[in-house]
Amino acid sequence: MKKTSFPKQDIRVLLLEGVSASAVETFKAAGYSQIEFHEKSLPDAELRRRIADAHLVGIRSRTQLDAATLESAKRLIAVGCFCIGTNQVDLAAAQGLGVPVFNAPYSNTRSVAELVLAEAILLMRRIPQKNAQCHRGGWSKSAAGSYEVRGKVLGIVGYGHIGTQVGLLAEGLGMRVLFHDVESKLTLGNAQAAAALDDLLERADVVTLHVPETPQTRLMIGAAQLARMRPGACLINASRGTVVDIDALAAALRTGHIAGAAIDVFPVEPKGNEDAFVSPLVGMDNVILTPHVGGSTLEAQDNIGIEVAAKLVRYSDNGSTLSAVNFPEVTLPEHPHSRRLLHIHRNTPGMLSRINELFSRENVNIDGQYLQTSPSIGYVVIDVSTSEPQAAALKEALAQIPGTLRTRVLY
Ligand SMILES: NC(=O)c1ccc[n+]([C@@H]2O[C@H](COP(=O)([O-])OP(=O)(O)OC[C@H]3O[C@@H](n4cnc5c(N)ncnc54)[C@H](O)[C@@H]3O)[C@@H](O)[C@H]2O)c1
Ligand SMILES: O=C(O)CC[C@@H](O)C(=O)O
Repeated sequence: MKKTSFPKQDIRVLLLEGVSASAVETFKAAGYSQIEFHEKSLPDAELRRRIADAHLVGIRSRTQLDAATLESAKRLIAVGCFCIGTNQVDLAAAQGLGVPVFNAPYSNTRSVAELVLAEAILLMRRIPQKNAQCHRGGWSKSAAGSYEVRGKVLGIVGYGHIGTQVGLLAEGLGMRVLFHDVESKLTLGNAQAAAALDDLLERADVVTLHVPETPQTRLMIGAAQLARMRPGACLINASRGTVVDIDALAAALRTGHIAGAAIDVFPVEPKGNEDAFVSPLVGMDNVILTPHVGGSTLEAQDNIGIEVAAKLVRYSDNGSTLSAVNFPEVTLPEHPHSRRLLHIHRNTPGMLSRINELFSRENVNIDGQYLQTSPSIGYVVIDVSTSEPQAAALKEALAQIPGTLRTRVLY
């Protein structure tokens, strides 16, 4: 194996929450051998213990990486969220520590869209309650309250990667698509932008939520919004559990104002498959409950495993931060003939000139330099033709520049 600045066999990869085996294979194929794999998320104390020595950490939606946990990870180079959502990570804290966070923004979107479409059909046909009745030995062969989705209005809240796919699939079934988003969006197919969230709620037969978890989306569907929905309308939530006031939804389902719901995400979710699931929606015949599996298909998980592991490997081996969610993005070429120095710093005036003064003082020629900044941090990558000892000395000298968050040397 090629000699590297930091021996690959010493790089510790911690993978939690049963990420796909494809992730492990991707790390192994890239020469990483210290891979610790856990099927579940870990209790807080154990997480802090295990993350303390980890260089690369992979999680899904369950593991909370708050500021204190990130600070306890003294060797951490990067975090991979093997999913779309990154709300479980304190992204600002990670940035302040010079740790980029990566995710898989597309790989499971089709899986969510397919499930949502299936649920829209089942809810409009009142299948959940008929299914429950049959399981209890009941038989209620009736068309009352059952509708085709053709010609009905699907209201999509959050018209991003998932929302747009749901819209296109729904139009294939003859549904009319309305959407609401805080950003102005290119409409696909015959979809129409609603004037406002309330407008969408008042017009849709089925409302489906595809927003991220943010302070603005927290409880965005509460009692008032549910009351605005059409009598007999249905709600689907496969976004995040905090977006819906679950008690208000249970109340609206009990009165029958909301005819049915399909809920995949919950304000509090079990830590693992052995823990009990508790929700005010349990036992309601008109509700489809699923255990946060919107993106859990073998195809999606396999692709996510490869995608996120490859991003972590690329950053670790080469320094590229393309598609990091909290970091200036730099795409870097290979550097077979030069040493690569990485410098992550607070974005303050004069930083680049201080860095360049150092190379000029040491009489080191710069082969290539790449810089990207965000409002709070900067990321400079410098390729130099120099010896291993001089590269190590330059790394140490870079670390002394005030405002430096982290330095690495790669070869
Ligand atoms: N159930 C699952 O297994 C599962 C799987 C994948 C993703 N998700 C969740 O779905 C969310 C959406 O995924 P995506 O890939 O479509 O994300 P995306 O970022 O492509 O789209 C989100 C859209 O929501 C919009 N938005 C943000 N705040 C809004 C607000 N307050 N009101 C209206 N619109 C708002 C954004 O402008 C964007 O267009 C993810 O953040 C994740 O939490 C769940
Ligand atoms: O796999 C998971 O835990 C989360 C799936 C989904 O919510 C996502 O954000 O991609």
